[in-house]
Amino acid sequence: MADGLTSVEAHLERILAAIEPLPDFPQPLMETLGLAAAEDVRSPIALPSFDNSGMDGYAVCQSDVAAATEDAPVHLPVVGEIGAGQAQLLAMSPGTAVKIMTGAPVPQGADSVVPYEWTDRGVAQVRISRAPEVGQHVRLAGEDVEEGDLLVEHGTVLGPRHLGLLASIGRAAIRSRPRPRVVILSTGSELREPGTPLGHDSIYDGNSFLLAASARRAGAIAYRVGIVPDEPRAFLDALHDQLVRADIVVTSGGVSQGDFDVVKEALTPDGVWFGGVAMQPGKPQGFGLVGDDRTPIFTLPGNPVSSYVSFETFVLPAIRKLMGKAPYSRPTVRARLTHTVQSPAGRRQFVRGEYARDGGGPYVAPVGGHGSHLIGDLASSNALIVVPEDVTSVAAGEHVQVLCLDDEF
Ligand SMILES: Nc1nc2c(c(=O)[nH]1)N[C@H]1C(S)=C(S)[C@@H](COP(=O)(O)OP(=O)(O)OC[C@H]3O[C@@H](n4cnc5c(N)ncnc54)[C@H](O)[C@@H]3O)O[C@H]1N2
Ligand code: MOO
Repeated sequence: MADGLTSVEAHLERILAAIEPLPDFPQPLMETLGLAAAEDVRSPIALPSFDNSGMDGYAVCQSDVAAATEDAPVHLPVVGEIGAGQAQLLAMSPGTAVKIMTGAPVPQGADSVVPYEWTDRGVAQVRISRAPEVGQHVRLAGEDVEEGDLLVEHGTVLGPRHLGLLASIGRAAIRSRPRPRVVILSTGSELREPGTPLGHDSIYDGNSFLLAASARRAGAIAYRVGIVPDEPRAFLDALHDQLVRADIVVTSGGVSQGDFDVVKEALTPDGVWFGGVAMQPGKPQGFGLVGDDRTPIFTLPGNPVSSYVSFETFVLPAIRKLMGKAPYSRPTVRARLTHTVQSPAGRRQFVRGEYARDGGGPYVAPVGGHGSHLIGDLASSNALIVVPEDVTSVAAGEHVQVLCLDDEF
């Protein structure tokens, strides 16, 4: 690429080549919400698993009550009662009725259920003034799920409906990959913890919250470590203390050309790659493997918008690969651009935007300026407009690719 920059694709490929999905194991259902299934699940049972009543009423043999009307009701002796979960009565004779509750097994000999509303709710004898169709209000075994049906495919991202179904077929656990543990370190002697006083030359550490929240939103467990000063020894100590609980490490700051670029200084001897990627914001990047376990580390630039865009572009796909969630990168959607945007040649630009729909379909409006310190504008955005490397200007009214930042995928 121009200026010795690495392309976004090449940097992402380098990263993904170094990341392997975490090993899967059976996890309790409620732990797996938002995780990808790491097995095909076939149903060991049918659903419903037995013929059961869809109404509170009376199980009958339809031919006994076929003639029942308001003016010529049919009377039947009530020979028993079946509640849900109580199935002592397994069979009944023609010419009788059995009280039955919703969900209770329909006894042999009955083929339909008369709802209470069509009866006098009699106890010893019931007066039936309307006839059901044959089979009416009986929910047949297997009409929903048959034994052996493939219910959840490997790779499916598990949501509430999948978990409900898995529990309904008796599964207490499903194989999935654990949530990756992401350790986040902010570097910068100018940084202060929110809630503490600010000096005239200091700023609050917004990035570790931005990145930790992004990691958690991506499904990871985020450990936000405190601020690390611009001192290589202190940085390496903090990093090595954290490696024991990290599947990946993400740092912010200290990777450009400054005199105190601590991350670059500390990690270059370990073989971590540092260089420029052809994007804006987010040009200065670093990636490598550190410690005895060769833990992947992402060293993101310190400007807040640069950090965030770098996370979206490189860390999010890595987290998703660890979790076995495809696609790794957020898909783009097309939208009409409301105002012209300019972009530098040779760099993929990510412009903050507000994505919405009107009568003309989806549109996206650029938000604020290009400055990578503008976190206020970032928070007002819900999208990034992607301007390709070879495009320097996109006119209002043209269609662009957009990343919708709050969409699940
Ligand atoms: N001579 C050059 N200077 C810079 C270049 C360059 O190519 N040549 N690149 C610029 C670009 S682009 C970026 S992006 C930044 C990246 O700088 P660093 O990663 O080294 O980050 P810092 O210098 O530590 O900080 C940059 C900026 O961000 C603020 N910051 C840092 N950490 C946080 C945090 N946790 N929360 C909120 N804000 C943070 C920091 O105060 C600085 O204002 O370098 C350019 N310079
Ligand atoms: O790349 Mo920096 O991230 O443009 O501000």
